[in-house]
Amino acid sequence: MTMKVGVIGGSGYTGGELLRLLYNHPKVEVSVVTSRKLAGKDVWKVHRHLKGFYDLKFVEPEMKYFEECDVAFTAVPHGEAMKYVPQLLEVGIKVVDLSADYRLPKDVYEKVYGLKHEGYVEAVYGLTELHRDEIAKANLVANPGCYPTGCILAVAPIAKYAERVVFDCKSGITGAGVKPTEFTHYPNLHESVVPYKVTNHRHYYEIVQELKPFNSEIAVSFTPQVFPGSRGILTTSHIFLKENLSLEEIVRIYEDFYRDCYFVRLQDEVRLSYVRGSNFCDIALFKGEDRIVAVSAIDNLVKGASGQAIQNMNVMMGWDEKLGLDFPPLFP
Ligand SMILES: NC(=O)C1=CN([C@@H]2O[C@H](COP(=O)(O)OP(=O)(O)OC[C@H]3O[C@@H](n4cnc5c(N)ncnc54)[C@H](OP(=O)(O)O)[C@@H]3O)[C@@H](O)[C@H]2O)C=CC1
Ligand SMILES: CC(=O)N[C@@H](CCC(=O)OP(=O)(O)O)C(=O)O
Repeated sequence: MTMKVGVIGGSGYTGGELLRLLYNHPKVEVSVVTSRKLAGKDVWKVHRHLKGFYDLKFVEPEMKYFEECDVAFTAVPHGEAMKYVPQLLEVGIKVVDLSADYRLPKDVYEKVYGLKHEGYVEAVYGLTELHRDEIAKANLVANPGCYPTGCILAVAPIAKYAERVVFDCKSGITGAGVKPTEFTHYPNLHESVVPYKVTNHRHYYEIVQELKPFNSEIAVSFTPQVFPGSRGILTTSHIFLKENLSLEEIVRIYEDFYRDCYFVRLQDEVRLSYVRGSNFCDIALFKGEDRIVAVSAIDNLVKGASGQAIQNMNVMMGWDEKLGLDFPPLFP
């Protein structure tokens, strides 16, 4: 039987990516896609790469359209998702929220985001590799941020042996969303790499939240940067260990940790171009005199957002988590 899926925020980057990926999903059909600005217009007119694949028109984000759905994705900015998620849950459908609204406890969220949370309900943090069993029972999954996905996966296996970890991340510009800003303006980014929120990015709290259960003492530093490309996040994690472990021991720890994790690949060499368009997170491990370096690569729109959201939906529905996502990356 085919399940019906709705997308709130279908005109943005992650909404478009959900549509691209869900087209080939064997168990679902997208039946509702919302846009306030474009209600009544053909979906393919915004997502031109999807011409011929969808015969849907955008509708307003109203609950009546979701009554026939089994699952909804909310792909809207933080502070906006909370206006829809409680209503969708009330309609009786499962929800994967791609925004930051349900990733942190209410008090931490309100402090970090400077917003009052108007629709708080508990959710499971949707880093699939870490929380698969809880996700399988959840009605609401808070899909992780793009940076946290690359950071946490790179360090979780070894976190309990670490004293301190320093994350240096470089993101493609689609991470900033579809709306042009001075930050994303071509001449401001072209031929450059731009650090921002160098010591105070909101994703720090998600990363710490997920690493602390492995090691309550771990010290974390995180700096985001953007590079002038569309997709991808490369994370260089400098891991300072409490004890000396050989590279062979470290590799074995990672292999054991990710034994049943199809979308995490250990590689000798990592590049954004080896994961582009795919749901893989590649990780390479190096040992230096003073530290371990784990380099991870994801596509921010896939494993960092829409792909992981689909992986989570698959787990919530009791399906094989690879459904709709089992294809090779686009190279070069
Ligand atoms: N881009 C990325 O790499 C990642 C993004 N995320 C998160 O996923 C969410 C979506 O991101 P992204 O697709 O990049 O964002 P975009 O800005 O590209 O798109 C967001 C869409 O949400 C819709 N929207 C905005 N406000 C509202 C509202 N109040 N009610 C209903 N719809 C609204 C807009 O459509 P319209 O105005 O037409 O209604 C817009 O197209 C965000 O929370 C983002 O932080 C998470 C991980 C990675
Ligand atoms: C390049 C860029 O601007 N990236 C975004 C993060 C994208 C993301 O994951 O955002 P959410 O936590 O809102 O889901 C940022 O730094 O805010």
